[in-house]
Amino acid sequence: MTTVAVLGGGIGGLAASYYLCKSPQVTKVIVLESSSRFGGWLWSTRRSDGAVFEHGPRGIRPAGAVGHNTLNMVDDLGLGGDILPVPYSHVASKNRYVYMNRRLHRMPSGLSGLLRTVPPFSRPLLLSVAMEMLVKKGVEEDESVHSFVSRRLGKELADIAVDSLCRGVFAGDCRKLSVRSCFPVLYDAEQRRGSLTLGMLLGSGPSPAVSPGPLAQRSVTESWAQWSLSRGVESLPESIAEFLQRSGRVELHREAAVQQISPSASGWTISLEDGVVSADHIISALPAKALVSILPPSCQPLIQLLQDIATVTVAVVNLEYEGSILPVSGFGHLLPSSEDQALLGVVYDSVPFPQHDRTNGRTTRLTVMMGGAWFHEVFGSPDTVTEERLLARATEAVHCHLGVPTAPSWSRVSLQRDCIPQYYPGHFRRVESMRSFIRENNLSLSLIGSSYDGVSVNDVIFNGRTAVEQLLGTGV
Ligand SMILES: Cc1cc2nc3c(=O)[nH]c(=O)nc-3n(C[C@H](O)[C@H](O)[C@H](O)COP(=O)(O)OP(=O)(O)OC[C@H]3O[C@@H](n4cnc5c(N)ncnc54)[C@H](O)[C@@H]3O)c2cc1C
Ligand SMILES: C=Cc1c2[nH]c(c1C)Cc1[nH]c(c(CCC(=O)O)c1C)Cc1[nH]c(c(C)c1CCC(=O)O)Cc1[nH]c(c(C)c1C=C)C2
Repeated sequence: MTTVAVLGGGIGGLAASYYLCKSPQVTKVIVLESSSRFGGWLWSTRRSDGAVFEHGPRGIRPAGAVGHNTLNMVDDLGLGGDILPVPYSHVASKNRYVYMNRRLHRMPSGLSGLLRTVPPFSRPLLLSVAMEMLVKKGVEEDESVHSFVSRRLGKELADIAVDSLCRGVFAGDCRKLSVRSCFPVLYDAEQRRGSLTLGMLLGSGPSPAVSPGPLAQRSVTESWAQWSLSRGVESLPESIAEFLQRSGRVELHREAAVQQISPSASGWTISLEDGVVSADHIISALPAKALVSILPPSCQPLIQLLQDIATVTVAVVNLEYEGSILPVSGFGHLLPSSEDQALLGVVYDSVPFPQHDRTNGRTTRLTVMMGGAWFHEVFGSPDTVTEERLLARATEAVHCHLGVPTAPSWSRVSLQRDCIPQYYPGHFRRVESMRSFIRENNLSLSLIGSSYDGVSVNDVIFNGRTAVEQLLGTGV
């Protein structure tokens, strides 16, 4: 293997390049990123007074093989000293709210939360959990998250808890999202154990083996629920880019939009605005839609499958208020779609990460997230909606949900277009068919990034690693 071109410099493309760099089999890596910065959705604003605001992900989960894998990389990059851990015992881990019927409800947790009737639910959750073990295994090879949870745990849990959860992870509609692709652990628990409850108690299946390094071990000993970095999560792609630069084997190109790729005798020819690049193999870390527009006509069947992967747009509104303004403490609150389609949720950023607050004078940082699967219905086209309208809607929500009458002292509206892929039922089959097409046509192409096998930062990094291992036929 000589030259590998990595298309897209988001966290997926950078992670794949990092793993390629670890192998002596690869002589050259070329990273092509269309925008003027690396990191994609990992995007932090750092103000000169010490405040940090996230416009994409803000907390990363340390648990499981994929969580350990990311922490091993963080350690290797020398970022361990910058980590901001949030343990399970922290109020931000214990308290998550749902805003429903015009008030905040703390989501039940622990045994007492399961035993009692906790509004907005009309019966103890333990009843639903116990009855779940008696429900027969489904026969469909995939179904919507809402249909799966209604069938196993009842409609109320699906309408409130799962509807909100899907908005708080995928900004999506649980009636349209695939249970098999969005929540594989739930799907596997039913398949292997016949029940979610038994799956949780007995384990739902094998998970990939990743040996935890010192930082991952620390996350276990100290029971971390999530973590960030002292200068914001964008420090992670920045550190990877620095590592790649230092390696001497990686060419990093910004403002290098790939316009077309065509198979050649020895691999691929990649056309940019101002020239061409040759590579033996391509790792595409582009969103599915972007890959569609650069593939040659000979890849029509692949193009058709990629076109079926929809995305949603999210308006992310960062707000800073003077003083301590929150009536409750916790991670934040979500709204089920029945309460308000436009408003997905509000993150109370100052609670898990007070280190990102301005250094002098008490402030409260919040992030309001809006739109998602309902964006067009509520706000119309992202091309015409104004920042003023989005800001007004966000501050009105803070007033109405949290009783904050004052205006924010600082705000920033980011319209994150097509930022979260939506895995609809049958997504796993479509991805399987894409990879079969690539294999059968001997295309030297790997597909990674959030469009295919998981949207979390951990999933995207881990899948970058897996693609490199498959390409090189060895562990990295
Ligand atoms: C608002 C928001 C909140 C989130 N919160 C969390 C969270 O709390 N925890 C979590 O784990 N995950 C979270 N995520 C998800 C996670 O951030 C993303 O799934 C992940 O960053 C996607 O990475 P990627 O590399 O696959 O894609 P991207 O970040 O989209 O990277 C793709 C790159 O390709 C480039 N590109 C596009 N077209 C071309 C072209 N023709 N040529 C060259 N380059 C091109 C783009 O500019 C981009 O840099 C969140 C996402 C969003 C949007
Ligand atoms: C209100 C909208 C959103 C909030 N976060 C996201 C959206 C669309 C995006 C997002 N959040 C998480 C992930 C990664 C999932 C993973 O597998 O790690 C993504 C893409 C993390 C997350 N956020 C919430 C949950 C339950 C999770 C899963 C992991 C975990 O349990 O920590 C809930 C949640 N998200 C938001 C709020 C306000 C909220 C709950 C109060 C914002």
